[in-house]
Amino acid sequence: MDDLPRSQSPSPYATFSRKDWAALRADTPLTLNNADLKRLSSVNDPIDMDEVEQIYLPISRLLAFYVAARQQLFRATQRFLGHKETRVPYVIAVAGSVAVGKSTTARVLAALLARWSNMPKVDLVTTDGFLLPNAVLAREGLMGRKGFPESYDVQALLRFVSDIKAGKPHVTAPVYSHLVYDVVPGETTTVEKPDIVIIEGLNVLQTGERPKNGRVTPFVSDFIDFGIYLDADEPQLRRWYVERFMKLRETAFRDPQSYFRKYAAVSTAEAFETAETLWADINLPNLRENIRPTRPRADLILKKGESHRIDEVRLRKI
Ligand SMILES: Nc1ncnc2c1ncn2[C@@H]1O[C@H](COP(=O)(O)OP(=O)(O)O)[C@@H](O)[C@H]1O
Ligand SMILES: CC(C)(COP(=O)(O)O)[C@@H](O)C(=O)NCCC(=O)O
Repeated sequence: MDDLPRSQSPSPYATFSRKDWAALRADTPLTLNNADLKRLSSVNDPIDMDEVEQIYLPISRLLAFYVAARQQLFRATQRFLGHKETRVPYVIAVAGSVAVGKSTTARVLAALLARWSNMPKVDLVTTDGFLLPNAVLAREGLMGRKGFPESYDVQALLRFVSDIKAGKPHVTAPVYSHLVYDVVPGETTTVEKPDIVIIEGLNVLQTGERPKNGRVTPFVSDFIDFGIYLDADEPQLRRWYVERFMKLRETAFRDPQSYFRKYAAVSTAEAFETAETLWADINLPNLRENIRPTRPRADLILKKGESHRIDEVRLRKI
């Protein structure tokens, strides 16, 4: 049911097995070591050197071509308009379900791109900073809708990406804490003169409804140069979410500041049930209603198998 449609013809995507995709690495050098990988991977989202060499290095090579081509196109427009040559950051989006491993993918990509020979400045931002604070969500009855489109300050997120694309040198974003499960008051992160920005979150490829009054309103996805959708089947996602919740009980949830601290103390069965409920009541409906429908908008779809390994790659060709 949640599988990619295979009968659609002609498909806008070229599909690659892991082996065929791996061959497209060509001579791209490996610039990460095991210590880097350990630092870059998230809780319950293992990644090994094979994954970097066979999946991520071909992506890095592809992006090197795409970034150069986009810069050339931008320069052509500037020359045509008689404007002086400036550079605009290249924006990459990483979308996908809760617990699919977007953070690991985004961090590994950021590290690889930053080590290209021209040493681009790569910044990474997550969209959770644009969630409305819990006080607002609670007031509006939206605490059970965290991650749904209505739980974000979409206008602020839109301003953030459009400011980046407009070439503003310093652009700030609010910061979210998974530990306290809320936006951190007064804390911001700054994107400063980047060459490449990676924006990671559930909603980065979302559009929403165009207003019917004829006014043109842009969407976040209008500012994205390259969209990646990290995909996995629902049973896997559910398992990864619950496993991660149970692992966090042993670590982050023990912190007195943790929003979930009471689940470090309850029985395993009760914690398990809570994780299943959070998945079934919030994250699965959000995946079905708002996240997976954005998949056809991606330029690259990375499909994970049971062991978190990417088994199939689809690249938009038209
Ligand atoms: N309750 C939590 N406490 C601490 N860290 C968390 C919690 N939930 C998620 N995280 C971490 O937050 C990051 C984002 O998680 P998520 O939104 O599920 O996206 P993904 O798993 O696709 O990276 C991950 O690195 C994850 O390990
Ligand atoms: C914070 C999130 C909405 C993810 O936000 P994102 O960075 O993708 O914008 C998600 O991790 C989350 O906490 N969802 C709420 C339900 C739950 O507790 O799992």
